[in-house]
Amino acid sequence: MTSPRSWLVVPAAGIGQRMRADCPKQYLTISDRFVLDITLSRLMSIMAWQGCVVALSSTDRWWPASESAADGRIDTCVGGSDRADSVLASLQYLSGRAAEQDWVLVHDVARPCIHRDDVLRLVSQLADHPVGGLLAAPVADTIKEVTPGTQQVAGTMDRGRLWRALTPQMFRYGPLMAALHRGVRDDPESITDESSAMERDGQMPEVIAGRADNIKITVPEDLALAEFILSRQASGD
Ligand SMILES: Nc1ccn([C@@H]2O[C@H](COP(=O)(O)OP(=O)(O)OP(=O)(O)O)[C@@H](O)[C@H]2O)c(=O)n1
Ligand SMILES: C[C@](O)(CO)[C@H](O)COP(=O)(O)O
Repeated sequence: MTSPRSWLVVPAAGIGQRMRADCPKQYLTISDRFVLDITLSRLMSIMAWQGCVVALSSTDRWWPASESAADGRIDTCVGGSDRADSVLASLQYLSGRAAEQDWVLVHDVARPCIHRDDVLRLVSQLADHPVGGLLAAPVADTIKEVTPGTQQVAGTMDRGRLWRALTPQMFRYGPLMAALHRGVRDDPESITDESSAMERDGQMPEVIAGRADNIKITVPEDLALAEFILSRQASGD
């Protein structure tokens, strides 16, 4: 079966505020490689993408020194002030090249532990899906609702209904661009991933169970955790 036309979008224009590092977290290093290069090299080795766009900050001064800058298959564009803006800018960059019904997979550059098996399963299980979907992991902890502005528990959520959204998230080019455009315009606070834009448009994306070690490097302790996960994966985990 020939794989459907699929484009790769990697939002990498964040500043990594929660990481409290002296550079954006995608340019922190693990085993002397930028997190960005670990993520991109993994993704580029999984399948033959129609194309790959990486959204960079307009103030990014690290990209030229990356391994990925030398990969002719990878294009870059200027991202926006929020993640959704950066993804939308990437889709707009593909205008004229991507067809309405082409698949687009969007993956956070801050998730370097992405496993090829998860991406291949996402693509194969959603290849004929009418909407698309996302990698996600069932919640393993009990989730408490807390009264805003306090430390008081307001209730316990039914975790049987809760999944942690991961990436890649996979939707068709035309519908995703339209949904993101409307979401960013009308309700930007609520659009924290591609699925939320599609849901806001009345669609019902599918969750595909993914590995719990597909972590997003967000706070300082995540870097060592990612290094450990990558080393375990390298020895066959
Ligand atoms: N304006 C933005 C903000 C985020 N991202 C990307 O979206 C992904 C997930 O975002 P997050 O983990 O929040 O990254 P940052 O925004 O950099 O982190 P922080 O919120 O701590 O500043 C990251 O790969 C980040 O580079 C982006 O492309 N453009
Ligand atoms: C897209 C995402 O990684 C799914 O969990 C998450 O929504 C990104 O959130 P962030 O605040 O932009 O890191």
